[in-house]
Amino acid sequence: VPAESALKDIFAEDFHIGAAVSSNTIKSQESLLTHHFNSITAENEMKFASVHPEEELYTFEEADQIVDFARKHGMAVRGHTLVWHNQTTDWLFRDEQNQLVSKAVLYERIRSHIQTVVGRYKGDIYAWDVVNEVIADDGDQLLRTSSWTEIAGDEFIAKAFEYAHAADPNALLFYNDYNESHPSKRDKIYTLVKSLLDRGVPIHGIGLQAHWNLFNPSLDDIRAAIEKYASLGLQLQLTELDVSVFRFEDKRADLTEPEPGMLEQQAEFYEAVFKLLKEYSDVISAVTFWGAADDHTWLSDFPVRGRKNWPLLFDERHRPKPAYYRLAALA
Ligand SMILES: Oc1ccccc1CN[C@@H]1C=C[C@@H](O)[C@H](O)[C@H]1O
Repeated sequence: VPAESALKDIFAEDFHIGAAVSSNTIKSQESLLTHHFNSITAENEMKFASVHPEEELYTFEEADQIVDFARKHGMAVRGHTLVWHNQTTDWLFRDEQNQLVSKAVLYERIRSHIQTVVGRYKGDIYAWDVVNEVIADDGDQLLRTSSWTEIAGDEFIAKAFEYAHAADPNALLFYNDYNESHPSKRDKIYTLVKSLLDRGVPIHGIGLQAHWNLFNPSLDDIRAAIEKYASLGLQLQLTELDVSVFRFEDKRADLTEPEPGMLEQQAEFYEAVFKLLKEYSDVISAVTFWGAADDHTWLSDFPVRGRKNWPLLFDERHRPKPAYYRLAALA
């Protein structure tokens, strides 16, 4: 069992501390996960394409393994994610002639999906990322164009929350997105969530994915985003926190290990971020990292396939990195 103070204890008075896991990492990272974290999220195993590959076929084995692991260790589980434009099967949007289906058919299909998936884990999963990443990154349009908007305009968003609430009235329902601290996208997310609230849609929280890097966002932008979202009276969670050592535009792929200065910069940034998050612990209910340690991170394949990254608090051998020790000192 790791010797260093548990993150979940360091922040016990502030917020839950979570990690994204896979059916592999609940084995390969078991002691790190059970020691430091009191919440987990399935990185991929609960996405539409993972659990519902064909209209008549659900495949829950790996999602069940993750929920069973959490139950065994008394950890909370966040469900990720029900409505998204990525990692979603084409059959959902198409008929036998491969034409886009009607709004009514799409709604019946997604209602059935949500009823089945949310219903299966009722009592085990306390919070769901009901809708992920519908806000457009660029331009004046509010929503990104997808099969969802092609078929159902913006109406599918409220429907998803209503279906999830019907499936589990006790679950906390989140809208989740990335680049959430960019002022322009922040204001769009605010506009969407406020419109849902004003129409009485059952939504309880906003998920800030927090896929950040050594260079951005600024602490001022993070603070402004927290303040803006908190003004809606909803709870906030950081849902996919990691700190890439590269700027998003930096495609360099020559490093086999982080440069020393990178780990020091990363420690500085993580320390400043968690000092800020503690200031807002009254509205932030959980902080989930998108992985537990650098031996498994989606950033080693995005945005540059096969380019290693070191974004988390523990290294590839699960040893604490400088950033961990800065957070431990905040206790
Ligand atoms: O940071 C981004 C930049 C562009 C597109 C998507 C994202 C983040 N997208 C996230 C990342 C990894 C996936 O496993 C998550 O399900 C997804 O929510």
